[in-house]
Amino acid sequence: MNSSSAFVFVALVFTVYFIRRFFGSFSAMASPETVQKVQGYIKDNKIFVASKTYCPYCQATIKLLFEDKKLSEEQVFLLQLDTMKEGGEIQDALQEITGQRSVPNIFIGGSHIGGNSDIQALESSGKLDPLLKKVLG
Ligand SMILES: N[C@@H](CCC(=O)N[C@@H](CS)C(=O)NCC(=O)O)C(=O)O
Repeated sequence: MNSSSAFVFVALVFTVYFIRRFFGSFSAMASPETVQKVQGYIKDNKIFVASKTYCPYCQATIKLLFEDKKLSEEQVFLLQLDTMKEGGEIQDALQEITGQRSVPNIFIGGSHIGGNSDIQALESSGKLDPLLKKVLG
């Protein structure tokens, strides 16, 4: 490889790197309106769960809250992001707000709990019931 083709190769690698960086971060950015809307979901609902219908971790969280804890749809605001046109943007907003992109993304009493493993850990340690009682009364 002579020096000019080496230069072209390096320039190409940098161009691809910057295009990927720019479009990668651009696609993961939610609009300020969506971020505000999601902050409203967190603040205005005692329990908010962002889920996807096909996700087994989400199903485990849903079972825990609705079947084991016998909570109702009035008590848990559940969004199935994969069934919503704006689901991707809501997921981007959740990532911006919490640093967590995966679902389920769970909030109780306006506080970020985390994912399914986090809520199951609260249950195993006996901390979930008092938290639900405090938030739901
Ligand atoms: N450790 C996480 C695992 C959650 C997880 O891996 N969720 C998958 C869906 S089943 C996910 O969010 N994948 C990325 C996506 O759907 O954008 C938890 O316990 O919640």
